Amino acid sequence: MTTTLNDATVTITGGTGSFGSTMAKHLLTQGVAEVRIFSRDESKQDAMRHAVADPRMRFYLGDVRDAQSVARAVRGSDLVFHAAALKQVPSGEFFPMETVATNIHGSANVIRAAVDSNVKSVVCLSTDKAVYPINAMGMTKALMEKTAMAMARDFIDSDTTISVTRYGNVMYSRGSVIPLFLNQLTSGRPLTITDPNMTRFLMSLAESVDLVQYAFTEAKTGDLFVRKAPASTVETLLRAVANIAGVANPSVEVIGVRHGEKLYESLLGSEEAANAEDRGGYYRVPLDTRSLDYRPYFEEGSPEAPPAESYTSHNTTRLDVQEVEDLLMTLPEIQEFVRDRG
Ligand SMILES: O=c1ccn([C@@H]2O[C@H](COP(=O)(O)OP(=O)(O)O[C@H]3O[C@H](CO)[C@@H](O)[C@H](O)[C@H]3O)[C@@H](O)[C@H]2O)c(=O)[nH]1
Repeated sequence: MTTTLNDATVTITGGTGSFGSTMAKHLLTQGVAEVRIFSRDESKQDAMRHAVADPRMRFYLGDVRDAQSVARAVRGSDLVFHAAALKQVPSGEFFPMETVATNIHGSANVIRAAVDSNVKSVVCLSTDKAVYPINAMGMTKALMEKTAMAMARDFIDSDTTISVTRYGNVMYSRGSVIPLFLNQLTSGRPLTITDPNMTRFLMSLAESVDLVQYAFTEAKTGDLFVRKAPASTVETLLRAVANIAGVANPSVEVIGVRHGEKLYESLLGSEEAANAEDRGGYYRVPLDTRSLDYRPYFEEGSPEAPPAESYTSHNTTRLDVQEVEDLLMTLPEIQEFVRDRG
């Protein structure tokens, strides 16, 4: 088995999604032997088959909830990137057990299949919404992380490195606020803003691919990786998008904070921040390797550093309107929008 991408067979769960398809295209440029797309929807697979059209692509139908279907795709893989998830916040509130089944049990199936097949590395994708979670999506992602850590401890001597990456909102992802603002601007409707002071990390899809690549290259089992990122207020983001669309004074309607929404997001909680290793562009939080002996938890106190300040979209580098505009202009979708506008 190989740990490099060269000649590797890589399985991506949730492979037809935005992360999966960007990662798949990236892998094909890196000399991989095979990219396996594991997902539920055959029509999305068919569309991807035509769009990517590379003989190294393999499509596996299945559901992470079904351990056998996962095992079939994972068998013979060198690397597994686990991106399959239920990630919509509102649907998770109405159907929490569905998020439990996919995000927790499904993730356990993926990790177990990777260990059973002696995969070299399995990277599980998580989200800032898993830190101090307030909605079912975030809570189940937090438990996916705990499951990954527990399995890393259980299989510490196995061939498989288990790691987790967390990232924030992906700019211009389907259904997110940037395409919504652009749509409102081009159709002459007012821009709906929840809370002008709300902040979000600003990350691109390319950066999420980069983070996963960093994780599989660098991880020791049980590691959690975060990519440092700047943030802006929603108001700053709105001004930047309006400027790009050439609307100097857009009409704005304040709609208030939506259900399950936070004023800011955290990429590292305070205990994690205290234990994090600063790697320049990234933070690495190593596995807590205390064993099943409960005494160190209850009787001996914590050997770790005292809690530090969380790493949040409120205290990270804050971008101003011009800086957000510059950042947005690096996105292919925004470049296309500007080109089309002439
Ligand atoms: O009309 C709107 C919609 C959103 N926002 C704000 O814009 C920011 C980003 O919103 P959005 O792009 O919708 O992202 P999130 O709400 O943070 O999360 C979305 O993106 C996540 C990751 O893809 C999904 O899991 C969630 O279901 C989905 O709500 C937030 O501060 C919102 O309050 C507005 O100001 N006006």
